[in-house]
Amino acid sequence: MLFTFQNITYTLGTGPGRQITASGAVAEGSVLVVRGPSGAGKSTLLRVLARLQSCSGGEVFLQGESWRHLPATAWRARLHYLAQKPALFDGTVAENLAKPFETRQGSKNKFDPDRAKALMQELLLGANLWEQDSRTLSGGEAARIAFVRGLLIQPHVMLLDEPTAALDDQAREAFYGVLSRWLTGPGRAALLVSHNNDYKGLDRVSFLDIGPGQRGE
Ligand SMILES: Nc1ncnc2c1ncn2[C@@H]1O[C@H](COP(=O)(O)OP(=O)(O)OP(=O)(O)O)[C@@H](O)[C@H]1O
Repeated sequence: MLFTFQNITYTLGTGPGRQITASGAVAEGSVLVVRGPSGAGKSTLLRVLARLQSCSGGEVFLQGESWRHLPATAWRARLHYLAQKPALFDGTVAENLAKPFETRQGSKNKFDPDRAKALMQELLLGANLWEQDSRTLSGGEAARIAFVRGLLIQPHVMLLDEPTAALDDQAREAFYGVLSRWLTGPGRAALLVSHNNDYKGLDRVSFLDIGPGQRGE
């Protein structure tokens, strides 16, 4: 297995009885779809796995290496969390795409504008967006730009939180085309939260159901 998490225990909000324990695994080239009702803790699980949020127990392994052996920044260069609401900075699209390479997160590789533009084209984003102010992007454009930024970082695992929620059918198809091709590279896998069962075209999909009172396994 490329990526496994064992007995990850986390609490939702502040109320009692909102503790979740989840375990799962995803093989190279595969996608693990995390399912559960609204508020079940799907986004929180992805954020915990990306070490953006703490948990009270459990262990995570990427290519056999425990998360305990890596600082959070190094971990997050290998597991990229794509938020439900894409976090873009003030500045142009180009500046947003180049940003991770100014910090340690993306230091292992250099910003490749040609690759970025090619990915944008594959995702049906016009070249005119390159110099556009990111604050003026539509929800669907912003989601795809954030996806491009994640791909450029070259993580091993993509943690995708409703990545197609703001996309129309054509853009959705393009998104899954790019994701499928990305998954064929070595040492890659994805976890996906999606409400609209639109991942059916993906080849190797397994499921993890989570929610209060459910042991996610
Ligand atoms: N920072 C926070 N403070 C307080 N409560 C929180 C916080 N983050 C999440 N929660 C609560 O934890 C629960 C799970 O949230 P989460 O976003 O993980 O659910 P989800 O399964 O992804 O839901 P949805 O399908 O609606 O996106 C929700 O009830 C939410 O209100």
